[in-house]
Amino acid sequence: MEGVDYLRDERKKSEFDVEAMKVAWAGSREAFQVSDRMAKLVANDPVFEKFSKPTLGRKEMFKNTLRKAAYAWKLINDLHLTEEEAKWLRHYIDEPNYTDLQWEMFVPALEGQGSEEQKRKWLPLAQTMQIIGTYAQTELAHGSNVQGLETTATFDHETDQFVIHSPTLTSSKWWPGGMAKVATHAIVYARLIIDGHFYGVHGFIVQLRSLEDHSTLPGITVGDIGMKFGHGAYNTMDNGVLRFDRVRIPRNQMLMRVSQVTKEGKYVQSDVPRQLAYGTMVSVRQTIVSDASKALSRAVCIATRYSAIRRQFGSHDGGPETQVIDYKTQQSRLFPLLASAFAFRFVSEWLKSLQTDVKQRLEAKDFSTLPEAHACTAGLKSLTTAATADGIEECRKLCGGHGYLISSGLPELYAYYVPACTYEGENVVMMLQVARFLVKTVSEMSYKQPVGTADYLGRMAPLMHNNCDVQTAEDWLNPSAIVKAFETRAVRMIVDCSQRIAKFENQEEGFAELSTDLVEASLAHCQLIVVSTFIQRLKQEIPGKGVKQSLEVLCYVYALYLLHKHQGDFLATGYLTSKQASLANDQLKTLYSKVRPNAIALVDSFNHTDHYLSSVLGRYDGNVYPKLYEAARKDPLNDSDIADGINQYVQPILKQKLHLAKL
Ligand SMILES: Cc1cc2nc3c(=O)[nH]c(=O)nc-3n(C[C@H](O)[C@H](O)[C@H](O)COP(=O)(O)OP(=O)(O)OC[C@H]3O[C@@H](n4cnc5c(N)ncnc54)[C@H](O)[C@@H]3O)c2cc1C
Repeated sequence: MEGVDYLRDERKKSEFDVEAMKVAWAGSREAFQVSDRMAKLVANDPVFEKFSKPTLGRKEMFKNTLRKAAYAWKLINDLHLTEEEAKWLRHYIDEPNYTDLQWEMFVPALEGQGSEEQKRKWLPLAQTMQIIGTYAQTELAHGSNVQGLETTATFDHETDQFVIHSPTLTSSKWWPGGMAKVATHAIVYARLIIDGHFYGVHGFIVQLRSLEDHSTLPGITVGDIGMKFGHGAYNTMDNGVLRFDRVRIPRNQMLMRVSQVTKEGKYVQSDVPRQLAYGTMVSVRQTIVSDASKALSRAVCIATRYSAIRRQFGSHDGGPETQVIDYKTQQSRLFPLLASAFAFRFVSEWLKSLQTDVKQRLEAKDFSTLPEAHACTAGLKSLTTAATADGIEECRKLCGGHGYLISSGLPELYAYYVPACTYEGENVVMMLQVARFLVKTVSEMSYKQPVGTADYLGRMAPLMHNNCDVQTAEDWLNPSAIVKAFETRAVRMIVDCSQRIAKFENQEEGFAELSTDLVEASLAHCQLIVVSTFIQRLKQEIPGKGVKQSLEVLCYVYALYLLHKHQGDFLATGYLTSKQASLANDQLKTLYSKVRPNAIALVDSFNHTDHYLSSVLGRYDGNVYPKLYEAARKDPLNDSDIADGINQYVQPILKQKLHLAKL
């Protein structure tokens, strides 16, 4: 039998309706149809071919990406694609490039921070790509600490302009995507100075390049920051360095939705400056969480299909060897990741409703839930990106040696994905922000009721004193037992930290001293959110034979895997006995055997095309070995029998005629 037959047999074992599961994964039939149509459009167009990328040099690779982006823009216009379709099209092209910044940072920043007048002027230009923008916040010396940025924007009364300047080497903008070679404009974050007074960091629209010949404008020095981790991965993007030498821009190019500078040089601050930025932040982080589920599902799809094809040991009478997916250790590493992909998918869908809620509240000037929404999205960004980055690497290991080949698709996926742990809020810094929110919520509880994802803190009294009543492994198959365990663990960890901080004379010192415990408490809180969201999703109608049942199994896998992994927390907080923790682990193993027959069908439900996976190991048809061989033969080193350099550097050694002068 070949891999092709193995996967065919596996698909016959499925106990649920795969087509219905595809819809459940996508969120709705319409969402499925849109993403499916765009995936096929990209996969069937030779311009979007990806397999040659690993052999291209940086310049060729960059040029090829520019070509793809131009071609995509033409398609979007010619086919009159909707915004949603265009988003999927760009996603499936699967190559970071300047348009990511245009649509995910530049346009949202204009929308979120621009005044009505500014939006009327700049948005049509950006939306039709008559200008191309980037988001220039990070500098050489400061990223996480935005208040530490050094670039200055000094108001000049006489000319009614701002003077944008990089006073030091360390103030150079460093990292913004698309900035080195493509962007014509940037939203530049700089310290606003009026008459020698500092008014905080604000965004300014600055033109970088001529719209006529693309040359950099006077006073602007811009370039690429150099190659990044991995070969292809993020190197299709021109992340840039940018310096300003007293560049002048009109006063009306400061983003003025929340605070303004008048012609007289008066700084007018709105009463809700910070909160408005939350709307954009929630939306950007929703996308990041959604992208985490996509990246993890991609890695899991490759590792699962290959695990069903790969056979090692176990043959005693000349029969077939054991599929590695049947090894319990393989299942215990792979299936929690499969479950996590679904968990992240559902939490990202739920974040969309949170986003709508935040938007409506902002419009109604109700800011009461914003700190909670902010903490929740920051925490979920951190949790999902960290788990996905680790999960991709685990999938590589699950594929053994072949997982290390570029043709497995995993090394490039990993190199491309891991910066998500750093950009848009460094993960540990994010968890510390969550911790700050949690500690504050606990301290205010005598007069303020916690809301949203923190509402369980309001039930602190029973949660602090209850004990788990699970007696058998089956008792763990109960959503309320699971939620109670996660709530209790989170409450007790947060309260413990809060009480210890309260003992410090200086609370800030206490917070710094306990920061590692606080990060763990935040993680417990965020895991509770993901587990509860998964459980809530299962309370909704999910059509299709066996679909809900399969998802229930995955939900329990996700929750009990976390419980097992963080057993120390659950035991230390005194809610569980070691016997109950061990029963949870027994149940987890039983659940793995329920996932096993459905594993291939579950990863098929992601509906990933072979183009998108770009993996020989994860091919839908399972024809792995012949295609691995074919991919290897295409390597440039195999172009000739005797490679360049052999006669010059190897033959002289063999012939004992090596001369230093000839090397
Ligand atoms: C691929 C990629 C693309 C990017 N694109 C853009 C872009 O388009 N525009 C843009 O402006 N920027 C961009 N960035 C920059 C990115 O936003 C920053 O790198 C990010 O915000 C992290 O900041 P930092 O580099 O200063 O990290 P640092 O904050 O210096 O982190 C270093 C270490 O210090 C720790 N640390 C920092 N502060 C604390 C604290 N208070 N307590 C405890 N530990 C702490 C962190 O946990 C981390 O371990 C990009 C970065 C990457 C990698």
